[in-house]
Amino acid sequence: MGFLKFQDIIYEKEGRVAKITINRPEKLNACTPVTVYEISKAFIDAWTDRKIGVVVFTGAGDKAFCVGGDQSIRDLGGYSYSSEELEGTIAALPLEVGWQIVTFLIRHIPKPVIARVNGYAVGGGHVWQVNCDLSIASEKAKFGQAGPRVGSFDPGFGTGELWRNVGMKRAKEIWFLCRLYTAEEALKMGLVNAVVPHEKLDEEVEKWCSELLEKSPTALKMLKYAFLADTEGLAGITELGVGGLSLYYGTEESLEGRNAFMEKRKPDFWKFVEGGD
Ligand SMILES: CC(C)(COP(=O)(O)OP(=O)(O)OC[C@H]1O[C@@H](n2cnc3c(N)ncnc32)[C@H](O)[C@@H]1OP(=O)(O)O)[C@@H](O)C(=O)NCCC(=O)NCCSC(=O)CCC(=O)c1ccccc1C(=O)O
Repeated sequence: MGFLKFQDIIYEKEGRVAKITINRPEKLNACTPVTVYEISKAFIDAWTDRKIGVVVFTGAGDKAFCVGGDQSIRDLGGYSYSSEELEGTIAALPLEVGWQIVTFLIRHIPKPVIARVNGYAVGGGHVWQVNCDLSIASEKAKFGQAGPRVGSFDPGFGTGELWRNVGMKRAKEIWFLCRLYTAEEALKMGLVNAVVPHEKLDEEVEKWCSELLEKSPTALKMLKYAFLADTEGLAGITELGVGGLSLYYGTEESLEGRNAFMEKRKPDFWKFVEGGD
């Protein structure tokens, strides 16, 4: 990974697992536009690396997964950050826009994403853990939204997936009251898949990764997209359809169209349809 240099995250690949770690523990892994940009780059790398089958998303240290946008760089214009070097990248977008791009990547990357929730998952950090496919939490983890308490809100990905996980009344309670919930409460509500003693977190995440990696990657991809089609309208149906298109590109029938065009002849698709000749 020589060409990917990061300041706010750690990006590692071991075997078929890519691990993205937000590395701002002194800020409880709160994110700036640069952090968001780097996370998106790592997700795109994990998406395009055919050897990778699972992505683990987590935070550095043992206090926080992520506590959302970095409030210390927020003023009247939103979250400010300027850097000539990063002009024209996601880092130059308003944080709340870049945030949605990361959420989109978590939801659309055609491989399971596991949230390794090692501590606070609050605000935008909680939205990310909710949108991961699976969540494994330390018993020390705490969960909650903070928007209405600190003058923000995360609509759409931040509300839709939450109510589907915990039900509408509970989702409104989480957003409107901004309470913090324990890992056990989160498990009971359906916010996470498993809660383990803090020192067993890595072992448990590895176990889930191994189980996932024993399964057919194409089946997992198409299932992820089927869930997406159910929840994300046209964008979800597009992913499901494009997943099918990728499979179709791998057939002689599809290649016949390209070959006929290049050879300036009529295509004969039917000779590639089983039993169709
Ligand atoms: C998470 C807490 C409940 C933890 O409480 P506690 O254990 O008592 O620790 P603290 O002493 O409070 O915190 C330790 C240390 O970390 C700093 N810190 C904590 N959170 C942040 C933060 N978000 N940004 C910057 N720094 C943070 C804290 O100041 C301390 O530092 P010291 O130097 O020691 O003082 C509690 O910390 C807490 O409630 N934190 C605030 C959480 C929060 O408000 N998060 C932001 C929510 S809004 C958001 O995430 C939106 C994201 C976003 O950008 C977005 C996305 C989509 C649509 C819209 C938007 C948008 O408009 O913003």
